[in-house]
Amino acid sequence: MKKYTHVIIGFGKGGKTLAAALAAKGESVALIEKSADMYGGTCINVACIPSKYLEGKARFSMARGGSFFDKSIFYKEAVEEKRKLTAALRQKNYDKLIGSSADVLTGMASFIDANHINVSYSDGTSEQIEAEKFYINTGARPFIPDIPGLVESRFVYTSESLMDEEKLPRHLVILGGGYIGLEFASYYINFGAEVTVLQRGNGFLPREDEEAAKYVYDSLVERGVKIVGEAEIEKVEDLEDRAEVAYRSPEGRHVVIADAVLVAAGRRPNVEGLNVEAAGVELDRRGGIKADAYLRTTAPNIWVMGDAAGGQQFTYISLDDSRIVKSQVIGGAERSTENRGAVPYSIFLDPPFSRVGLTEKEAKDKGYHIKVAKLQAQAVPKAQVLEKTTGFMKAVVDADTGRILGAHLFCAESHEIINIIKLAIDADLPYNVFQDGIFTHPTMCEALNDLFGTLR
Ligand SMILES: Cc1cc2nc3c(=O)[nH]c(=O)nc-3n(C[C@H](O)[C@H](O)[C@H](O)COP(=O)(O)OP(=O)(O)OC[C@H]3O[C@@H](n4cnc5c(N)ncnc54)[C@H](O)[C@@H]3O)c2cc1C
Ligand SMILES: NC(=O)c1ccc[n+]([C@@H]2O[C@H](COP(=O)([O-])OP(=O)(O)OC[C@H]3O[C@@H](n4cnc5c(N)ncnc54)[C@H](O)[C@@H]3O)[C@@H](O)[C@H]2O)c1
Repeated sequence: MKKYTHVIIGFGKGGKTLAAALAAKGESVALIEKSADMYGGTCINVACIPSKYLEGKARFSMARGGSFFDKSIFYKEAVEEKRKLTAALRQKNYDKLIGSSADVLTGMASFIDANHINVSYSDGTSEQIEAEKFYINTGARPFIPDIPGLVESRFVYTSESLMDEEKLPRHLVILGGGYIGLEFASYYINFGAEVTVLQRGNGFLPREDEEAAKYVYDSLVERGVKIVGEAEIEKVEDLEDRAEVAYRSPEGRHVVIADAVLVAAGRRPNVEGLNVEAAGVELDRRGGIKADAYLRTTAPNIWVMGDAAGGQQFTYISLDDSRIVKSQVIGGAERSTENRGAVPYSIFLDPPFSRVGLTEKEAKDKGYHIKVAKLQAQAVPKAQVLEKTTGFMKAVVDADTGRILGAHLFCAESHEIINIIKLAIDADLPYNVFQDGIFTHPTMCEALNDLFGTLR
């Protein structure tokens, strides 16, 4: 039986980073990945990188114009180029880990007990592996709601399969108005498809700042995306070359015809087949692996990182999780989910929406006495240069201390700017540092002078 000190299950961001760090320390480490098509994990193969590559291509397609036929050819080429990019990254990730002296085993891991796993290989063989410590980094998978006809339909896709479909759909119907739903709506409308988003429940981006969500909504609608709120999808039925999606909304019962239906109803921690119970690892009530602020599971020798932990699903959270675990097993500054600082995020629309910290309402509910700064994107010279004048910037400031409590940016380059505001929040800088700070020109960042300048 092979024996290691450390075994990492899953080639995600946290897993590969930790594996390389352990190997660099001369530790005996193996990483188990169930599929050779997933070396490097979800982000580089089927999520962030390919989707953001297509996002850029979609904007280019929009600017280029042409007939639907022209756009379809461009789309097919973009999908082919995207494949080359992900294949190159996959190889690079594999080579890097092998070069680090970690073993990579390509098989499906399943716990036997807290110190043993079984690894099943694609040729039908399997082996048992023993280790002192395990790290679960198995990611998440799409949640498919129980809607009649959804699983059976030939026209239903997940984000992964849609990004591999070479035929540009004339009409894309998206089930779910969260991150994936809205990002894909934005990409595919730019590629030239007609897009309908069917969103269950009341309210659009209900967790976001209300004013910011309204800007995002108006922009998507202005760009031609049809957004249906409070939609209950009843069934999906295949016609010869398209699908019929039946749903109910407050306006009544409707049927839409779709060339493709994207299911974007959330992603659930990937624990299926892992048999964590055998190792004494418990799940939380949402199906994620239960862990404390140090990412220790309920088994003392097993940690969890990334989407499998059931928290925020971002690549940089998985990376930060690896820092938390590393600080315990290798040493270094003590890190936990409680001292990682503010977590910013971006939804890559056109323009992108980015947020860090509290919304105006959250700040008020917490009892802060606040000041609110706002700036229209069209007032920013760089926005004029880029011809991206849609949107606005908003910041929520503690009026008593001058600390920045939150920022909500719906404008060009917001995915870059938000990281500077995160840094200021973590460093406890007062907002007037932005009022008078020097920024290069012309940039979207320099708008922070004017945004916070409105508070003078
Ligand atoms: C379309 C899309 C776009 C996204 N865009 C962004 C973005 O722009 N920015 C961002 O930060 N995040 C984005 N995300 C989220 C991000 O991709 C995830 O949060 C991140 O990839 C999770 O990484 P991870 O380390 O948890 O594991 P993953 O990268 O998911 O890796 C888990 C690995 O474990 C393997 N595995 C699973 N079970 C087993 C087993 N039993 N045995 C062996 N191997 C196993 C899987 O094959 C997989 O390779 C996006 C997600 C999607 C779907
Ligand atoms: N830019 C980024 O960082 C980025 C991009 C894409 C995805 N992600 C990550 O991937 C995760 C998954 O994304 P997602 O969009 O699938 O999940 P999500 O949780 O963001 O959104 C899912 C949406 O689907 C809706 N929904 C659920 N069931 C439905 C049904 N039956 N009918 C209609 N609507 C339904 C929910 O109300 C919700 O609004 C996100 O949580 C995010 O962390 C990140």
